[in-house]
Amino acid sequence: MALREAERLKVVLNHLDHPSVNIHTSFTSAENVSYHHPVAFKYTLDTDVLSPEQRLAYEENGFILIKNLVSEEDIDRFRNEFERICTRDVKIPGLVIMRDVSIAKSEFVQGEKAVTKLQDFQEDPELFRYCSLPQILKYVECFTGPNIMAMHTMLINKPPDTGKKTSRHPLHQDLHYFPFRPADRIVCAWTAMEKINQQNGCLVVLPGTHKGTLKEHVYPEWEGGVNKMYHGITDYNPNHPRVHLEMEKGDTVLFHPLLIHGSGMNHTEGFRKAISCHYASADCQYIDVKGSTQENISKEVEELARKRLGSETTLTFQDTWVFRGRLVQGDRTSL
Ligand SMILES: CCCCCCCCCC(=O)SCCNC(=O)CCNC(=O)[C@H](O)C(C)(C)COP(=O)(O)OP(=O)(O)OC[C@H]1O[C@@H](n2cnc3c(N)ncnc32)[C@H](O)[C@@H]1OP(=O)(O)O
Ligand SMILES: Nc1ncnc2c1ncn2[C@@H]1O[C@H](COP(=O)(O)OP(=O)(O)OP(=O)(O)O)[C@@H](O)[C@H]1O
Ligand SMILES: O=C(O)CCC(=O)C(=O)O
Ligand SMILES: [Fe+2]
Ligand SMILES: [Mg+2]
Repeated sequence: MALREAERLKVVLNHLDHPSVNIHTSFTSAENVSYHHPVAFKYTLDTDVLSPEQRLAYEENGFILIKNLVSEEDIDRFRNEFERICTRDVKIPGLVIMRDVSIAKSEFVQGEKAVTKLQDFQEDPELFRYCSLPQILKYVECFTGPNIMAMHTMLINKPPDTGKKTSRHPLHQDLHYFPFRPADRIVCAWTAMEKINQQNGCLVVLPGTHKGTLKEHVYPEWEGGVNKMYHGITDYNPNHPRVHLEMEKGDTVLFHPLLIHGSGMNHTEGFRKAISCHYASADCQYIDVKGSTQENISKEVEELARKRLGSETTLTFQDTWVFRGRLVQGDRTSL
């Protein structure tokens, strides 16, 4: 999609107006871009929300980090609700409470300390507020367009590593889990609920890998065990630059579903918390994953559905997403 001449000029002029705009974690600065050729934007849409620098950075790197996007007050409310769920004060339909594989069989670990991840909190009004925050949707629209579905929700509570390295999340692409396209109209918002650094297992990204294709994902061969459905990519370039995304409470990263990322071990005593939502354009279409690299995850999800709902269930991988998805802006046109 080539930018029209006027748009291109706007980009250049905007840049000249703000030559010293400093974007955190930008690997492509506007200075490196030649304006003598039309700039083709593939991963972002025309809105007035992203600065030219932010837009170019997402195009080049597959992610942008927005400082201080979610208020301390909101994060504290999400944290309180998380505690209520862990102590079983509230029961939310559809919500999955996942324990770390290395403590899953322990009878001694209770409450919040046993929980590594909440998944599918779309029926919890308090946590789901995160997905509807206007300041997040404003950015999300730059990638999805105006019809926005919240497809997948998580609150990650990365536990102190037990010594088995199971607190790691292997390098992966989130698109592996999604039977809908186009990928460029999907985006993840991931917000730090506290200071997150390499010590407590921050996100690690391989900038630019969103330009590649979906890779094969399998369980990594890790001695200490791997959490359920934590598939990883084996075939990535080990020399590709890795960026550790250190973030403050409230900082939010928006990233493309093909961006290769993971998170390291939590070396601290605290439970490192983040909240996230994967959004997609409601205009996306479901695809058949049969015969593709996604067949393994689709079978695993369908098997889990049968375990939960009974062996006669005919729920497909796609169906599970139809049930999870919630409209947060515009019209539910397709998904
Ligand atoms: C559709 C996926 C959507 C993801 C899309 C976005 C990208 C996100 C990338 C990811 O996060 S991928 C990881 C997503 N993970 C999941 O969706 C897993 C969801 N978790 C579950 O379904 C349950 O927590 C689980 C089946 C693992 C445990 O269920 P239960 O609550 O029934 O636990 P229970 O204590 O009864 O244990 C049942 C068995 O599971 C084992 N188990 C428990 N927690 C485990 C764990 N974390 N990993 C592996 N196995 C686990 C447990 O040891 C036991 O084994 P045995 O049958 O041998 O006794
Ligand atoms: N040996 C490994 N094989 C495959 N993936 C790994 C391996 N070690 C780390 N990773 C993955 O690489 C990413 C970055 O990990 P990172 O180096 O930040 O942490 P770590 O290796 O777990 O711990 P440390 O903080 O000690 O380096 C994570 O997604 C992690 O799961
Ligand atoms: O470690 C995290 O917080 C993020 C893990 C992740 O990438 C995911 O669940 O898809
Ligand atoms: Fe992920
Ligand atoms: Mg390491």
